[in-house]
Amino acid sequence: MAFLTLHHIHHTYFTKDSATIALKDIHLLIEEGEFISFLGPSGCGKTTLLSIVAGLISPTKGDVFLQGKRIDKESSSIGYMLQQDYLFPWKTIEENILIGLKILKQLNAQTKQQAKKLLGEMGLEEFEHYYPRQLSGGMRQRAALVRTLSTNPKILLLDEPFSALDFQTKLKLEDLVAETIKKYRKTVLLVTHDIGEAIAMSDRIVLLSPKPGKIYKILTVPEVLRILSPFHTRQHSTFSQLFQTIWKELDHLETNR
Ligand SMILES: Nc1ncnc2c1ncn2[C@@H]1O[C@H](COP(=O)(O)OP(=O)(O)OP(=O)(O)O)[C@@H](O)[C@H]1O
Repeated sequence: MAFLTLHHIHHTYFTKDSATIALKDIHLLIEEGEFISFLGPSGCGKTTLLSIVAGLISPTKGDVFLQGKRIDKESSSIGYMLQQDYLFPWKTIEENILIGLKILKQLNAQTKQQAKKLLGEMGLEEFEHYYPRQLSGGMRQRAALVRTLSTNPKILLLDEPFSALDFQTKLKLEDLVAETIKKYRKTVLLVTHDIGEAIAMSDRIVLLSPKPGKIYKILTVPEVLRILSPFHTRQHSTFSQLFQTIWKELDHLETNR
């Protein structure tokens, strides 16, 4: 049994006078600790798929199973992080990172200590009494990641979490996030438009074809890259070869849409 199963998922959005088929027969088995990226043209259903895994949308057909158990509503086993940090501006960083634990009624001395440890690992120890507006974009995303991780979810869903950051901050954050995810053995589903980021972070890359979103190809990132940090992966010759392969595939999908 796979850790996470996306079992023949279809999704259609119905409006008063139209129907948009967003996803068609997405079937994927994911192992614990795997890092999977989804790449594909705009509108191919990447966010819809993450929302289904998060239990925010019920698929028209198909199911998501986590360790054999069907997910049909929001679950504390799943943490969702978006492009925007969605920190509450009127709360301090400490208050923000403890919100998830409070909502889940899991806030106690031990969970608070763990959240603070994560804050330290993200280099934000000295900023716990600051407000989000006093932090840079990269620092806010790190705080948002601490908030997501502090409830100890089994799966992390990341929807373009670095896309609003400048390139240098993004590279630094990729390394930090990869290290943290490995340390805590999280299973990750990342949606991105950035081929380099997908290669640098993932074990497997799922290419989705557009309208309706279907699995077009699944590429396994070679071991020689997977053992490197994202930053060092980007310097390796195999990285550029894989980048070109994916670029051509996506170009083909765009021109044949
Ligand atoms: N709430 C909705 N109602 C109707 N159609 C929707 C809704 N949300 C998304 N869609 C449609 O479903 C399709 C998939 O959208 P989705 O946002 O999942 O794609 P995406 O791959 O994440 O796009 P992008 O890369 O641009 O963020 C698109 O055609 C979109 O217009």
